Amino acid sequence: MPAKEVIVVLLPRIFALVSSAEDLSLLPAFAELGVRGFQVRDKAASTRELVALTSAVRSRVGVFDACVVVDDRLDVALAAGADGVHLGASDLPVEAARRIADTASPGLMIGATCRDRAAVVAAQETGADYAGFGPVFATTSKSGLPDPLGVEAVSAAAGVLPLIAIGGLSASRAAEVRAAGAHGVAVIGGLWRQPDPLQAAKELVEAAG
Ligand SMILES: Cc1ncc(COP(=O)(O)OP(=O)(O)O)c(N)n1
Ligand SMILES: Cc1ncsc1CCOP(=O)(O)O
Repeated sequence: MPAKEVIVVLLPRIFALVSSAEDLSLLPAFAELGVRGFQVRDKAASTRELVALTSAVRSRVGVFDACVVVDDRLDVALAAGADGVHLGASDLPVEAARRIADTASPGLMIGATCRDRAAVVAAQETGADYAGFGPVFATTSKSGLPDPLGVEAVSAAAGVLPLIAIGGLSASRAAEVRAAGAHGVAVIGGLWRQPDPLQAAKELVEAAG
């Protein structure tokens, strides 16, 4: 397993969340612009569809040395040769995922969803490499979330694990959370629902990259 410092160096500043509803042909251009993290997140996909989607994302961005993480599913991440898995409260516990990954794919990056500093400390203790921290701002991309945590919560949680801020992120907000101590940002609407996704990617890279 690589040392944690190695993970920090490899951890991208920007993760574009990708579902099969998005235009995958844009991915190489995003990567070329400097978006070097892609998270496959598709709640509607079957297991086989997720494996195929992950492989499709890898084949489009692999040449740019970009990092591909699968949301929720360690089995899919392993089957598709992804670089990591992102786990939330209803997914496989980080500790179990770390045990499995240490045998099946040493060095696999594991991200854990956290909403406060105590959760980040717990995630670190159980083997996570980074914390997906949010929702920092209001989002329409996922329902049932708690109220936005705010930038102050990012500052309060920083310094334990690298934080990837998520929820309502745009270029100007990316600069704000980076200044508050976040390592990077994860984005759906701030990229895919913009009139010009390539321009949005460029601005995100300038702000957070
Ligand atoms: C980087 C990052 N942070 C948080 C999340 C949210 O994960 P989770 O809590 O498992 O919720 P879903 O994304 O599965 O709806 C994330 N995906 N990425
Ligand atoms: C999956 C998830 N978890 C917290 S916010 C969020 C959605 C982020 O999407 P957007 O970037 O459009 O706010």
